[in-house]
Amino acid sequence: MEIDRQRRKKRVNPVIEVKNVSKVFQSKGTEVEALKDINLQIQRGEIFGIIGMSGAGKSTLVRCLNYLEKPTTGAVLIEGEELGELTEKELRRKRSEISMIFQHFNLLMQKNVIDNISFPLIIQGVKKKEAREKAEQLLETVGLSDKADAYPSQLSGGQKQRVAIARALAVNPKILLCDEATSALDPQTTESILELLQEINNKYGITIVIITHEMAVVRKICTHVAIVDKGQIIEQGTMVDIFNHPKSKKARELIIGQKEEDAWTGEKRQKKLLEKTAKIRIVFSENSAFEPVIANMVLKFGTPVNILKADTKNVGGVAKGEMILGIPEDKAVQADIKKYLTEHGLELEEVMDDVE
Ligand SMILES: Nc1ncnc2c1ncn2[C@@H]1O[C@H](COP(=O)(O)OP(=O)(O)OP(=O)(O)O)[C@@H](O)[C@H]1O
Repeated sequence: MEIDRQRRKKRVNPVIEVKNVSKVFQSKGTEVEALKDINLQIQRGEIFGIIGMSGAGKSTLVRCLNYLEKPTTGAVLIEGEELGELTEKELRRKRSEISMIFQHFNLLMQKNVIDNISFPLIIQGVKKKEAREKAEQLLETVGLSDKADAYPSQLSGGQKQRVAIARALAVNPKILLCDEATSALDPQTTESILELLQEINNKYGITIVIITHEMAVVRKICTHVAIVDKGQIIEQGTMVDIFNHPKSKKARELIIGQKEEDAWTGEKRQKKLLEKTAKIRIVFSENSAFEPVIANMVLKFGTPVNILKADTKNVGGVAKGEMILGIPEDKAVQADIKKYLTEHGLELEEVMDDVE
């Protein structure tokens, strides 16, 4: 009994809890039911992805989390405090624990980087010098110390989003909401921003909620996912469970249907290369022998080879690796390459065109 009581006492609230939330918009005399009876729990430190087709209700849901949008019915609790029951002043305090970043960065174009980052602190009444010091620290965190005096128009998209992230962190938020934060960025920049978000999540323990239409983003950093369809959550759980075993047709369409579009994972590019080039598969059992042989072969023949695929597998308890090499079309060169590799102890296999 005593242990139970202590456990109950210790029970920590989810950082975000959404209970039976519905949202109805009145639009030109008609009603749009954007959210229907949403229930969601997000625990501290999670990176929670919200995915769904356009118009599904993702933005409305995320805007309900900080009461930028007030639910028509239901409750939103942040660390156990119900936002609908707070006074205006209390709500402002609570909102300052929730920062947000956007697709188009929303920086103040007339202010330089350091002033953009200091801005939320100045509004909170922090002294200018102190705000600047904090902004400088944050600029270092996001890797832009040399851009303190630059204006947003002088920055790349990725740099602008880094500034927006630094600004979001200025108020020491507990929660960071990201609304399509990488959608305007190229694949490499997207990856570096996601790494930064992951670092922030690890370093400061900030809970991150991400809306995105890019499944590669979810795969890369989300620990948990909810799929929204026509205002309802149709699946939710850990990212691994949802992505490995999508149950509904909608979830499969979203997750599997987009796989090939994940250009920055290289899948598409790799497929193209696999289609075009003459190729051989090398099977090996000793990692160490692998790279020097390939490197020496390139030196010996003076001909470039493409590594189209490199993978390792566990075959009968023995770690095995395989690599598919794209090699020149010239049959004589191909024969020489094959001979060289076999002589150096690597096992070769023919590769059929439909090899994945
Ligand atoms: N202020 C509003 N007034 C009227 N209808 C709205 C309003 N905001 C959103 N809606 C409607 O609510 C539904 C959900 O919109 P929401 O923007 O949340 O979807 P979404 O999943 O974020 O879409 P997208 O991925 O295209 O941004 C849509 O039908 C939209 O037209």
